[in-house]
Amino acid sequence: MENGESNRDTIDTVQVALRIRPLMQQEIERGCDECIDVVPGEPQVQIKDLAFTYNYVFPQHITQQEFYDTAVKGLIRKLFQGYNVTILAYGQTGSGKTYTMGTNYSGSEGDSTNLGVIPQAVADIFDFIDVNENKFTFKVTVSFMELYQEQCYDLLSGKERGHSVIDIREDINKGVHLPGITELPVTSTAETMMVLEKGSIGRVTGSTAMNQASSRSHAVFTIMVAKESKTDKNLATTSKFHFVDLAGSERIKKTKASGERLREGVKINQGLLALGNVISALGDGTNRSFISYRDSKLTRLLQDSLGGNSLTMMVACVSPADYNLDETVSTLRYADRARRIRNKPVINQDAKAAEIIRDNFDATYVKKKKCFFFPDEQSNDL
Ligand SMILES: Nc1ncnc2c1ncn2[C@@H]1O[C@H](COP(=O)(O)OP(=O)(O)OP(=O)(O)O)[C@@H](O)[C@H]1O
Repeated sequence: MENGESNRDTIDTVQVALRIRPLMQQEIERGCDECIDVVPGEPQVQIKDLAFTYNYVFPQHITQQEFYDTAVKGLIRKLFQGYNVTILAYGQTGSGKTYTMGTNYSGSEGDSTNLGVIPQAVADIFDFIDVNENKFTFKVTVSFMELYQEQCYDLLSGKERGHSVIDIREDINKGVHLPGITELPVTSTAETMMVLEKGSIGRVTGSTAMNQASSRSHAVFTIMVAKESKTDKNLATTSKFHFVDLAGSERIKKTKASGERLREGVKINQGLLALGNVISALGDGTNRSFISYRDSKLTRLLQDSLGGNSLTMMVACVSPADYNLDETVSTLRYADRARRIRNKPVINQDAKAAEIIRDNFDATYVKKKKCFFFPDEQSNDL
């Protein structure tokens, strides 16, 4: 796999990992050739006469484990330092988003060597807690929502679908939030994965000509970690890890969608178009107050992750088949723009701790010549 610069140099930019999946049986039967080349030793790809460079490029043969270890594992420490973290999978329908994220996890698959990002991250989070439990008290809760046809649903509410609709709100203190969403406390990897599995069952999928089990909604699985020092109650952070599995962009002609599938496809494309416009504007450095986050629920939901205070990794998923060349180029362009977005990641100190920090803020700021909320990246401290 071809890796780019370290996280230290790019903490304020949205990082982009490109993942190319292998040719699928359907594509081989169709007589497709591969149309994308990885430049050896560089996080760069070439397609037609175009070249694109990202933070990471993962060719076809890369395993789930290698992908996770390289692009995601390091973010777990950031979560425990108090940063909000987002991983966002984007790409054409059938390009490998759900596979990469592991959103449709099913324990019954029993294949522990092929786990997606979520199951691996959850295991790392609880390993981290085990190692640090003597110094800190941890509280972990999870929520799981889907955005389907411009409506948000709480996948863990236990209520009938019609009664699980929730709203998106924003305010200065809480940022983007979903009042009333179910937040379940969890204490182990197994328990968390059970919650993910249960929630996934309620998610809308449907069969199209491009993907037998196509996600027809955008899904966000969130793990919230509250951490408090056992020796100093004022040292406390609360942070969130959002795992976002977007529905795939699709050409209606190719998916052969009609009826309900068609209506879904149109809504999916509208949300993604709004997201594309926001990414473009942010990537071009447009004044933040002119960014049209309000154009769709998807962009409102992702406001903190794109152009906000989160550490964000966008995973652009593509098919290597020449049959999908246009869609692949469009994903590569999208990802190229995303890489230019600058966020302002902050550590989410709890109120009391923040007060103390504020009292010492001026002195600390002057001494360190940088903002207090950007700790020394070399430090291993939590
Ligand atoms: N890296 C990979 N290695 C092996 N198989 C893969 C890989 N990526 C995806 N696949 C397979 O390709 C198919 C489509 O993948 P997946 O369902 O993840 O696509 P998707 O982008 O989530 O699609 P949609 O947007 O329609 O939900 C699945 O059968 C999946 O198992």
